[in-house]
Amino acid sequence: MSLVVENVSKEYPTRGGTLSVLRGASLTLAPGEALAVMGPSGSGKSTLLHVLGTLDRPTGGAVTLDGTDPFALPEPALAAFRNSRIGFVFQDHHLLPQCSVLENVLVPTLVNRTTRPAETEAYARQLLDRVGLGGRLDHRPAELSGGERQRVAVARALVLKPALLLADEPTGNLDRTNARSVGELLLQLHQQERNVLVVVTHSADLANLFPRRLEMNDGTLQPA
Ligand SMILES: Nc1ncnc2c1ncn2[C@@H]1O[C@H](COP(=O)(O)OP(=O)(O)OP(=O)(O)O)[C@@H](O)[C@H]1O
Repeated sequence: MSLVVENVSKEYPTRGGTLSVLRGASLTLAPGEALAVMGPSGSGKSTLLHVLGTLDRPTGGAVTLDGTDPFALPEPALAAFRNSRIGFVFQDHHLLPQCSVLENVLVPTLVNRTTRPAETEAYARQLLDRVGLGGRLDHRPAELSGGERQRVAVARALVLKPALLLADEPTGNLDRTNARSVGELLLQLHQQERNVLVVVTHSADLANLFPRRLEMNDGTLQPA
């Protein structure tokens, strides 16, 4: 997927007026690129990621994913586009505690009904192998370590083979060793799957693993 963000602004209404979070952010990503966006807390990193993920509409400017404006789609088509083309990893893994590791990875397929459930399940098992959890398919999230839970969340984000993978502080809850290994895993899977990967983080350790880095600065994106 190619991704073009042109002069995007995002304002939130506040009691006293408006809060301008994005103020003309621009960015171009070619298919197969990986990017880390850095910046301090409150600088608008998550807001940017929500706009890229079509979860939040920009107030101004344009977002183009594979040549089309997703926000021009009617809501059901936008939701279908998001579910089939975009994967998300958040700081908190958001795994379902009552479901097994394998069932958690298959959750996105409940919404986006696959025509080949057996193949999808085989792919989910393969992904869990690749994240090092092939032997833990029947375990519940509570039986896993923090790093292992985040690996499950990464496999879940990839199960529908998204063209765009977005990760918001994916290592924020992990110790340094686990953070590095989850960061390396994201990049390794990105290279194997040839998706576009955008990570937002305030961790220089994570950002430094990436070939391209930008900094959120006063609502715009600058070279880091
Ligand atoms: N829905 C909302 N309504 C009002 N203000 C919001 C909303 N979402 C975010 N903000 C504000 O926008 C600013 C940017 O928030 P955002 O979460 O994008 O920053 P961030 O760089 O991701 O921060 P952190 O690293 O702490 O997660 C903050 O001041 C936040 O309070």
